[in-house]
Amino acid sequence: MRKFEVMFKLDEERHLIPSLLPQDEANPFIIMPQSAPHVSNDTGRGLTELRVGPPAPISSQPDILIRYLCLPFTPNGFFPRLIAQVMNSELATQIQASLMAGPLDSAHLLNQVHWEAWRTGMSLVWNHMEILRIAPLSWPLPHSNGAAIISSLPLPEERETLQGMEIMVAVLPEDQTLCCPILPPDQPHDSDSCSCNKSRCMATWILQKVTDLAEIVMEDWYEVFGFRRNLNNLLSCMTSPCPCCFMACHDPRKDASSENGTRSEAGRKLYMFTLPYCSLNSEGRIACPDHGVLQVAQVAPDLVFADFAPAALIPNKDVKLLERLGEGGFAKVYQGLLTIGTEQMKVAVKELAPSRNPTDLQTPELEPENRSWAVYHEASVEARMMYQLNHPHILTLMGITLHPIRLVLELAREDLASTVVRYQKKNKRFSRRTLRATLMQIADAMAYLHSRNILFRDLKPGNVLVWDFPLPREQWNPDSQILVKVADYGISKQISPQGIHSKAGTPQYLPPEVLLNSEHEAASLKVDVYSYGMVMYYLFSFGNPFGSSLLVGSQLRHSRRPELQTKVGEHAGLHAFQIAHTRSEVD
Ligand SMILES: Nc1ncnc2c1ncn2[C@@H]1O[C@H](COP(=O)(O)OP(=O)(O)OP(=O)(O)O)[C@@H](O)[C@H]1O
Repeated sequence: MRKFEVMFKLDEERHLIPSLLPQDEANPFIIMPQSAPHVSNDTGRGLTELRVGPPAPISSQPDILIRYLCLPFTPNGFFPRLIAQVMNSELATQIQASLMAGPLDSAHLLNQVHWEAWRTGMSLVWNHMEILRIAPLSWPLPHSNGAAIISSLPLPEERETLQGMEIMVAVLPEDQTLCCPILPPDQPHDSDSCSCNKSRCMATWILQKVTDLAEIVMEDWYEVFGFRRNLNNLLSCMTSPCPCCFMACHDPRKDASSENGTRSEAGRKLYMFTLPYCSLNSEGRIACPDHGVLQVAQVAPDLVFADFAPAALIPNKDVKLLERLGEGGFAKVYQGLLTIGTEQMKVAVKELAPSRNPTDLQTPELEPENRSWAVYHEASVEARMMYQLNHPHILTLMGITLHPIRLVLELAREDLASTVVRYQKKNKRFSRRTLRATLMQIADAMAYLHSRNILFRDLKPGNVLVWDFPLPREQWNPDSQILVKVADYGISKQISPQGIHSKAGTPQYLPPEVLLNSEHEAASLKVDVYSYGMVMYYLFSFGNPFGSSLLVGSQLRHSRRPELQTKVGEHAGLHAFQIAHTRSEVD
């Protein structure tokens, strides 16, 4: 396997060659933001100019967030793949942008931010301080006699020999936190809305992003360890340590808060909590046997969305559920009433309720711990994706409630699949102008997502919501308004130039490379282009192009081109579709 890992694409111009990365962390490869990387060596200009001395280690910071990915062994190629993912992601650009957006002149700040990478890890250095560190898990930790993982479910085997990765993020002092990247970039930064905990907000955002990228690498390359969607996986787990245990293990003199205070240094343990356990107890508290009761927000702030501005965290009592509007695979959507001060407004409320393993619906019902983890995970992907988006044809997330986790969304009249049914009942079709306006608005939304490297992955009429649309009996008149928005970001993903390998979406709208789960062809933004073609066909003809997805799958497996159900010529506009069908390479 190793010999094929020649290089990873960092971006359109740069590649990362793992075998050229320095083995030794003390002499790392320096990657400068927004400029070509310099290979560091003792005499190289890049290094001597940049580094006055080693950066202050992150574990000496007064406040840090820590996450462990625990595995029985670290798979080959894991770190180079993760480094490439991090460097490719919005994480790199957004952290850099937020650190460099301060009042100091930008040339000065540019020299203050850089990445350091070596064969098995990387760190982000700002102002001679390490503010993010991704490195192999050193086990057992110095001054500890091992770890005890707290969970109510069975845990990975052979805990004494655990390996994996640790992520550490510094919570910078308030006066050094320049900007909070989670706020949608198109909106002006409202310093008040985040001021109560700006630094934790930013550190949580970084922790959540890196955790997410590590999960993507596991899912895409080491499926057997993937734990996010395979909830019964006993080989791996994500944990966060008790911060007091962590501090005591790194510097035993700091263990002032120990409850019993009698443990000898040699007997000190590092207690840590699995993320599913934290998510189940996120409303209450969790307890460290050595340090007593802890808030989940202290241990795993991402699980209580501490990276969101406080205004986006809506108290549960302010949302009243009314009738059910729709139901999908993992969610129920209700109409709701949101109280803001003395005002009330109608909203849609999405309650995520996966009761089984999302990848295998044949598996038994999930245990409560795994169910709350699945709910958190589904909500996290969708809410965090939507929170950063701001576009007239993209559904707006108004906020979330935490206990239970629900997404509060702007309320639509119906979805486009229901509009089609209403037209069909009246034996009417969409006028050309209606089609044109609807398709243009959907294309606008897709172009916005793609400009941010977001693959939507589930474009279909049921996920296009309708506010204004001509009634079936209406003739087109210039006053007819059309407003549609794209909704349901549960499986959307920010993708890197390598694309992604995992299969997700609605079969009738998926291109061959995804339907066949091709190992050779990663899914790229073209997946949405193909689905857009399918939606276009559906809106023209009010039918699916190829009938059953099972039939399409079997035809593709026999290298046959699926037959279109409706022949070209029956509906205006299908000519273009005929050219593009079966391959998503046409854009
Ligand atoms: N904001 C909204 N306003 C009105 N109705 C909505 C809204 N959001 C969702 N719905 C309705 O609920 C249905 C299911 O919602 P959604 O697609 O978000 O759920 P899901 O479980 O993610 O679905 P899927 O199984 O397609 O992934 C939609 O098809 C639509 O009819």
